[in-house]
This record gives sequence, C-alpha cells and structure tokens, in this order.
Amino acid sequence: MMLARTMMRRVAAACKKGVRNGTPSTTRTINTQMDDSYPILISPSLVSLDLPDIWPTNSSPNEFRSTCRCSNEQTAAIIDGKSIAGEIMSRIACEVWRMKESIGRVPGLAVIMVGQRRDSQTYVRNKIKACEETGIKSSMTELHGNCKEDEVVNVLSRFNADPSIHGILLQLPLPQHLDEEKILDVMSLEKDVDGFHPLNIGNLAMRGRQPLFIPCTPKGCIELLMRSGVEIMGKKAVVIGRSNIVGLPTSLLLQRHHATVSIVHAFTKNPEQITCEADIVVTAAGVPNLVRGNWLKPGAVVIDVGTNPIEDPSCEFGYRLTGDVCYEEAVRVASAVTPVPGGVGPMTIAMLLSNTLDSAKRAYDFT
Ligand SMILES: NC(=O)C1=CN([C@@H]2O[C@H](COP(=O)(O)OP(=O)(O)OC[C@H]3O[C@@H](n4cnc5c(N)ncnc54)[C@H](OP(=O)(O)O)[C@@H]3O)[C@@H](O)[C@H]2O)C=CC1
Ligand SMILES: Nc1nc(=O)c2c([nH]1)NC[C@@H]1CN(c3ccc(C(=O)N[C@@H](CCC(=O)O)C(=O)O)cc3)C=[N+]21
Repeated sequence: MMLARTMMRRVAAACKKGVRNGTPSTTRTINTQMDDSYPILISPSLVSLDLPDIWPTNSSPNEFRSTCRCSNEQTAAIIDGKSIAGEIMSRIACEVWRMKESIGRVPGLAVIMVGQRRDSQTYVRNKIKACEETGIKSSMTELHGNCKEDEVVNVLSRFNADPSIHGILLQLPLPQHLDEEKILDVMSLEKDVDGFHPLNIGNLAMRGRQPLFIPCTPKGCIELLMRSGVEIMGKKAVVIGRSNIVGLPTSLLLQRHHATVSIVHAFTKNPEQITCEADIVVTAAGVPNLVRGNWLKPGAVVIDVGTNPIEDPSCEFGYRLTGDVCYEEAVRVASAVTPVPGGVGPMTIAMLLSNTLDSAKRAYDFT
C-alpha cells in the first residue's frame, strides 16, 4: 500500500512536469528530475484495431534473425514482459492521475471470484495490486464455490448498474455447476474489459468492425511483438491452442495485423511440421514443454502464454511455473522468446488496466 502511494505520488509529479512543459505525446522519455532512479517512460500507444496498411515497427524485422546462429549457445533475445508491462503501467498511472485532476473521477474495476482455486487467487491478487499501483479503484467480490447461478448474476447486475465501475472481470474458470455462457451473457458489453462477450469477439473477427475491448492476453502478445520490433504483416504465424480466452482471439488479432495464421490444437496431426514453418509462434496449450527446439524454425519469435505449475519441492510453495515451450532448447533456435514467468503474464494484467482506463474515458467522454 505504502509502495503504491509512493509510486502514485511520483507519477503525479512526473505527469505534472510533463504537462507543465507541454511535453508532446510522442516524447518517449520523461525524466522526472526529482528522482533519476524513476524515469517515467511514455510508450507508443497500445494495440488498436485502427490498423494502418503498413504497420510501423521500431526496428528492422530481421533484427532478431541477424543474431541467430544454430549452435548450442543461446542466440535468442529474451522479451522482458515484466519490464514492458511496468512501462505501460506507468503510463496508465499518469492517465489516471490526469483524469482525477481534470474531472475528479478515477476508473473502477470490479473483480468477481467464485470458489477458492489457488491459481485464481494469485492472479486476482496480482490484478488488485496492479490497480492500487496505478490509482484505479478496485472492488472485489468473493463467492462461495457452491453458490447458485443467481447469486453470481445478482453481483454482476449490481456492478453493471454501478456508474463508478467501468470494467468487470469474472475470473474463469467457474465451478462446473455454473453455466459460464449464461452468466457471461449478463455482463454489460460496455464493461466487458476481458473482451469475452460474443459481440466483442464477433466484432474482432469481422473485417471493418471494432470491438469495444480486445481480450487482454492476445492484446498483450501483440503488444510484446510490436514493442520488440517484430513485423507481423505478411509473416507466417502459428497459434497453438484455440480457447475462447487465448488461442482463438489471438489468431483473430494476428490476422487483423495481416499475418497468415495457422491454428494447431489437440487434434492436429504432425503439429511440429506446421509449427516449424512459422516466423511467429504463440503457444497457449497448457502443456509443459510441448514445443521442443526442433519444432521451431531458426530465427522464429516465440511467445509462450502457457503458465503451468510443476511440482518442485525446492521452491517456496512446492511448485514452479513453466511455459508450453522447452525454454532451454528454444533459446538456441529462436531469435526471441518470452520467459515464464515474466513474459505474457504481466502483460495480461497491464492490458486489463488499459482496457479499464479506456472504458472509463469512454464513459466520461474524457480524452
Ligand atoms: N499468461 C497469461 O496471461 C495467461 C496464461 N494462460 C495459460 O495458457 C494456457 C492455455 O490456457 P487456456 O487457453 O485457458 O486453456 P484451455 O485448456 O482452455 O485450451 C487449451 C487449448 O490448447 C489445445 N491443446 C491442448 N493440448 C494440446 C496439444 N498437446 N497439442 C496442441 N494443442 C493442444 C486445446 O485443443 P482442443 O481445443 O482441441 O482441446 C485447446 O484449444 C494455460 O497454461 C494457462 O494457464 C491462460 C490465460 C492467460
Ligand atoms: N476472466 C479471466 N480473465 C483472465 O485474464 C484470466 C482468467 N479469467 N482466468 C485465468 C487466466 C490466467 N491469467 C493470468 C494472468 C496473469 C498471470 C501472471 O501474472 N503470471 C505471472 C506469474 C504469476 C505467479 O507468480 O503465479 C508471470 O507469468 O510472470 C498469469 C495468468 C489470466 N486469466
């Protein structure tokens, strides 16, 4: 809490200075002067669907490839999702502060958790902490694991009607006895910051249409690619997994960025043959070490969404997290790889806050 307040104060000071100096939004770095150890980075605007024909990248698309040698050494750049997410969060904190100063309002996120899954508790805790760090108001409702569908619907309806709430997150998966589809249908489209509502997914899939929100994990993956200078347009991409929350929307989003996309799932024959043709591989299967080094084309860029707990008595909680990619092999073949933890996970949270901020701006007509 103390840390969050200190961060907010520093952000406020940095934002004030930026505003005083009339710093243009294209400026990449604002040095706070007051504390050199805490530069506030103003990053390029986040993934939007207003796609230019030629997508601008920060560096040459072959930047990573040129560093690739096929040997036993590590050749891949490590894409640091934690630090990129930190930059984005600083920018969000600045915007939240600006909103508070100008109209006296802040964005509000409601989180609903049903049951007591340990992984869900960790993710939810991280989300609430991230809200605190950026000045976003959060409201948490925990329901018993065997509660009735009506109870979840009532909580959702209450948040739908609350004008101080701009985003609602229903932590998934729900316990088996609850009808996820039926419950998600109740969520107000304008507050669906996860982007899971069928209308949001439908609009993402259809050319020329704009969803109100892009799902957080897919948006985080594209953001990582773009900020690492990886060109997407015209590239061959393979997405492993086709779930409603990760695989499917990621393949749709890559397509909107003009990649040629193949989807690999549990029934795909010879998945390694398809995967090893890809310039960009996004894995979201939930299978540890599924993707081996020989599944990858030399120089490919690998985004590992998988977050799988592996028993490990030497770790603090008796387990450690691993991705879907055999990391030690991938770093010898790929040109860039995301680590787990510290890759896509923190970006998912940053994108959730970004969607919540966008939603509040829309609600208050604040630009
Ligand atoms: N870092 C982050 O922010 C997030 C991480 N995750 C992680 O991502 C992973 C996937 O999550 P989620 O999409 O919810 O999982 P789901 O279980 O809903 O979906 C898994 C998908 O992977 C496919 N699949 C399973 N096994 C294989 C296999 N052997 N070969 C090819 N495809 C396979 C399934 O295919 P089929 O459809 O045929 O069954 C399915 O489409 C998990 O590890 C999860 O923890 C999830 C969300 C966010
Ligand atoms: N409605 C809904 N929306 C979601 O976005 C959603 C969900 N339900 N259910 C579960 C999945 C999973 N997910 C993650 C979020 C953050 C990390 C994350 O921050 N991971 C850290 C590690 C966290 C740890 O230490 O356990 C990292 O990779 O560095 C991981 C996974 C969101 N999901």
